[in-house]
Amino acid sequence: MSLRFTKMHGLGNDFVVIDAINQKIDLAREQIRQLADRRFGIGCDQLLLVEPPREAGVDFTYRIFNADGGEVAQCGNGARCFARFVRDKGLIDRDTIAVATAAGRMTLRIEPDGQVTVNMGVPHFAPADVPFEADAPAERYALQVGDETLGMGAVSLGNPHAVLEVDNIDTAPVERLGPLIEAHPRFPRRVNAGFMQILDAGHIRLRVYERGAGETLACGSGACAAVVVGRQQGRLGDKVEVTLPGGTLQIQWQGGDSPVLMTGPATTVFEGNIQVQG
Ligand SMILES: N[C@@H](CCC[C@H](N)C(=O)O)C(=O)O
Repeated sequence: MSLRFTKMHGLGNDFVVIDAINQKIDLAREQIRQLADRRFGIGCDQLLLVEPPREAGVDFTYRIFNADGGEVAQCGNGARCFARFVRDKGLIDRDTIAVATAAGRMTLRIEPDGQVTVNMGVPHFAPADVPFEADAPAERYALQVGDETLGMGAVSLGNPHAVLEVDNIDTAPVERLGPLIEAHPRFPRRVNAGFMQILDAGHIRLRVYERGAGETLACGSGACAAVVVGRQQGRLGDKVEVTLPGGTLQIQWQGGDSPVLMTGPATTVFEGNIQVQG
């Protein structure tokens, strides 16, 4: 099968984006892994499918697959690329776009300067919503990893996040702890692990070890998760600049049941056709 694709990125978190409206697509898990492979395929952290709307009131269905082939419900950087893709390909002629995801509806807005603002919805802190095994909701949990006890916050932005505060992300043990937290038994659907360094109430630095993809250069939902956990703990304000290894995102959250807004760039790198095996 020959597949037309576009390679995009949001601050270095990279995507293979596929128009599944004008192409008939039915990819098996192994084929997604192959496309995501950086040596044997195109290479990406996530593969994104642009599908026709499955419900009334939205323009498209937005589906997301991690590099390990597993389908997930949320990807913030991918949402910005999705918006630019459908607009640049002429699949829509509006700058405000409504999409349905496995986590619910999202609104994407292309700003006059070309950046994209994504309404990431309301964060969910109840342990069952993350999901995370805990007796009661708390701002901080103690997570036992081997013989270490880690302090962390847990939240769902449509996907599960653990957020740990560290003194310095440059020296944080992301490669060692990331996989252990991702697969920790108290997170039954695994988790994305964020390592947050607070510079001041309006600026943090962040590295994220992503579920199903490993450490990425940026994670949009991870940036939102870090800000809402930090704000919930009284450490951050309503508007926070999040500096990730791949660049900076602007995150806004006014607390409570207000939605989280994320603004940042989306970039097209190249396009091509690939022969998919199997
Ligand atoms: N890179 C993403 C998150 C992608 C999904 C995540 N790895 C998961 O498994 O939940 C982002 O920008 O949000």
